Amino acid sequence: MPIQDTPLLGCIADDFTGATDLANMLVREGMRTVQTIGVPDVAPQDVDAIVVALKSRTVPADEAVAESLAALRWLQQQGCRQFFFKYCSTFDSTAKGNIGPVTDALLHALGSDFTIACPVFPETGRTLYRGHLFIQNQLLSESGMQNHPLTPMTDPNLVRVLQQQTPSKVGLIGYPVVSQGTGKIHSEMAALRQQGVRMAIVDALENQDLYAIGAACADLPLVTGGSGIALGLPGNFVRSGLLNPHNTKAAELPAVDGLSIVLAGSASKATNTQVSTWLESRPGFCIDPLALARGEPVVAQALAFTGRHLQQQPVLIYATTTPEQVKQVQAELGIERAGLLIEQALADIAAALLVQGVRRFVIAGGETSGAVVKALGVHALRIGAQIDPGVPATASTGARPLALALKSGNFGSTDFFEKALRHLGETRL
Ligand SMILES: Nc1ncnc2c1ncn2[C@@H]1O[C@H](COP(=O)(O)OP(=O)(O)OP(=O)(O)O)[C@@H](O)[C@H]1O
Ligand SMILES: O=C(O)[C@@H](O)C(=O)CO
Repeated sequence: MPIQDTPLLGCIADDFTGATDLANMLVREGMRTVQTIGVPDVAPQDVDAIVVALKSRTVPADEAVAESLAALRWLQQQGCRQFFFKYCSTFDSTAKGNIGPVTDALLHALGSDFTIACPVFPETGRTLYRGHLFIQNQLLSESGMQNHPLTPMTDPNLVRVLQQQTPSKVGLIGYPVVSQGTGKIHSEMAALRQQGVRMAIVDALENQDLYAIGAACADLPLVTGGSGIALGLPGNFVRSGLLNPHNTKAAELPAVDGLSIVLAGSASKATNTQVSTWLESRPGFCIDPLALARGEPVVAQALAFTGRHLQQQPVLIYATTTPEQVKQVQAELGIERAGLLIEQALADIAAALLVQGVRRFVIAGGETSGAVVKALGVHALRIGAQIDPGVPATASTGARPLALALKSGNFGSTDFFEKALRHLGETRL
């Protein structure tokens, strides 16, 4: 079989945990995948897919567009044939929203006039019906996401949400079409295109729908969505003889020795439960954003705390708290300042702990992961086995790798932190 020596799929992810989630999915479907932190200096070798992780979900739209276009240009230079824009399975957007502007800019740069938008991820309970996004049994706007610190989602109708972010016409490929399979989805795409629709939200309930939609996207230069829709894309390359269907499913990761830490900057429902579960039996230090704002030495206090425990067992450092407390802090400090203060503190703590011999990091939250991974000087990640749906074990590339698990706020079982540390090779639990 003639196998390509340049990457096939070039992906741009709007946050770091989302990037790992996508890379995990591609590895599971047989694509050798590397995740880079921003546009790297050195191109990864021997890969089928590259995921460029940006931190562009909550920045102003023009910055998100510029960073995404730079990533696209670099991926084009690497020889990628199809491009994927990954955003959150809960369609996280600020009030102004970056999904529309980035999609428009990527379509324009690729000379294309149509793409789909499908955040569905059934394994984590995200389904879409008649344009409405459900999280498990609840509408998006009643799922807890209405309280997100940075991207509160108060409208479950994604046609409406996306239409507010773009001058392009947004349409819907509903479940009655999707359930009829690839051929019907393909002809509906053509019909919508004729009507001037540039972006179509696509309903889906199960993985089999995602495979059917993925197959219908074989000829689209750009596909957008959550990690779920990426399930159906590797098959197109296998069918066209470009991808070896027998690739190893997950990369072997190097063994990493050293101390372990858990850093949580996510305030999601799932992370709140995971933090409470950890604190029932293990040490944790709470970051108080108001103390940070007053200029108190919170980072030094956190490091003094870890210094007392880390040689015996892993420690959790967290800013995670209830939606009510987050709102109070934001009212006092402003949303952006509160987020940045915490992200910077967790990044400073991570950098100091690295010097002290910490080599395994479990990090909760996409924005938080972005800040921490940058502070650790990581340039690219190899993707290993899945810990929980959407979260693989990873290792940084380079001579002295770090073991990392980047957890999206809403993902992971209640005992995720311990489970992830074990996956990264921690034996003292
Ligand atoms: N106690 C708090 N008060 C105010 N802001 C907080 C608090 N705790 C966390 N935050 C901020 O909320 C934001 C959470 O975003 P982050 O992306 O890290 O988590 P998430 O949205 O749950 O995860 P994901 O993006 O992977 O779904 C961060 O900017 C963080 O600093
Ligand atoms: O799609 C998801 O839910 C995650 O990968 C994510 O992007 C969370 O930030």
